[in-house]
Amino acid sequence: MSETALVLNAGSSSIKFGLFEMSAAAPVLLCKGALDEHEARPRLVVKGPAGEDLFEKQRADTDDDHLFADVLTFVDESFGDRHLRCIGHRIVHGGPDYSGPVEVTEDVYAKLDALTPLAPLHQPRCLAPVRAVSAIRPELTQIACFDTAFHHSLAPPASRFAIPRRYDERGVRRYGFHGLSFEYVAGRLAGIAPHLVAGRTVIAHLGNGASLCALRNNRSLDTTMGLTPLDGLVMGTRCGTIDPGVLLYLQQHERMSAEDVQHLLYQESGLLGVSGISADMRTLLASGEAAAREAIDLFTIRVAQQVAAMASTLQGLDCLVFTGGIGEHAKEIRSEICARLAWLGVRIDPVANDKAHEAIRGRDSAVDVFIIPTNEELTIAQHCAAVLQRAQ
Ligand SMILES: Nc1ncnc2c1ncn2[C@@H]1O[C@H](COP(=O)(O)OP(=O)(O)O)[C@@H](O)[C@H]1O
Ligand SMILES: CC(=O)OP(=O)(O)O
Ligand SMILES: [Mg+2]
Repeated sequence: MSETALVLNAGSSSIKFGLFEMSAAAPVLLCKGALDEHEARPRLVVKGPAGEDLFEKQRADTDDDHLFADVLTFVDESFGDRHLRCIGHRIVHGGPDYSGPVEVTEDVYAKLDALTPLAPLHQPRCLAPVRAVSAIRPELTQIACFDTAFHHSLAPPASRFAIPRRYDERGVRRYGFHGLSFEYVAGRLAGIAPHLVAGRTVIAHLGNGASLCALRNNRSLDTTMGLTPLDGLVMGTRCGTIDPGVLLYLQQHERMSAEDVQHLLYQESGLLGVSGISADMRTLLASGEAAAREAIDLFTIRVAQQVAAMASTLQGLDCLVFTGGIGEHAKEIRSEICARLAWLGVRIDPVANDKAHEAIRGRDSAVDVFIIPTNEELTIAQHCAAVLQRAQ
């Protein structure tokens, strides 16, 4: 009987999943799904590998436990002729201990749960399906795959904050996130442009959460997120890099509690906070309001500034890759970022950019520019295959 792996990817603004056939040399996608939360009653939507509709269910409630039960029921009913071998989870924070995927035991779960304060928007959403699956199907192997693992190659000084070094020894350092996405994109880039692997590449993952990765020879050398997924770029509702004095001011003069500051910086800031309109880039691009324009400008300025910072780490720039919801779909944003990087030799072909071709480099560009749609679910399936093979 052939074996499958169900992959769950809970992000800050979306829940996605994929079912993969694991018996072949590499995982093969059987179906993919998402929870559409745009309406009052969320809808579970499942599609085939080519995007054809397979299943839809308007959900009666917003309880995540019921959602994962629905997903497992769908898998049993539609792919019951195969053996569901494991569940792979995207876990945003792996802390200092995990440089690769691991099977979730009670001890592992407790360690991951303890990291919640370092990713309060994500860690509970990532761990909820682990708990739900343990309750419904305790016999299933569950595998945790980390956003932080790809960045374990970060070394001082890039990994350090300029505070007394005893804190670094206690784990207060730059971890970086979106590693499953960077790993996938780096692998795909190596396939389409192998000569660039040894080059100086910056990948811009621009989604609801957003970060940059500076890499060479498929190794992360620098990244914009830090101890938490709050640092770096302007995001949907997160502030990104900010004068740390602002936090002290809010606590000391505005008398805000740590919880209130956390909520402000994670959930009320970023594109939403600056525009006062929306966290969604599509809404801002369609709006004629000056505050929406200002939020977009702050977003693109910060991306360009931090691409330059990553290029400084790399001592130059050979390749820039866009991925994530905004990076893949917002041609205006790609074009504005690249215009701000013209001094670094970045030029794009406007027609290729409008049509979202894979290669969008302009003829006179000193830098290769690509759009590579990310696939965190496939990376997780590959990690599951590696863990299962190790266990054999
Ligand atoms: N066609 C589009 N044009 C502009 N922005 C888009 C488009 N499609 C998606 N986006 C933006 O992508 C972001 C969500 O990115 P995504 O990577 O899907 O999210 P998540 O980080 O939750 O995985 C939102 O800001 C959304 O507005
Ligand atoms: C780490 C992170 O920001 O993830 P997401 O983009 O899913 O919010
Ligand atoms: Mg995401």
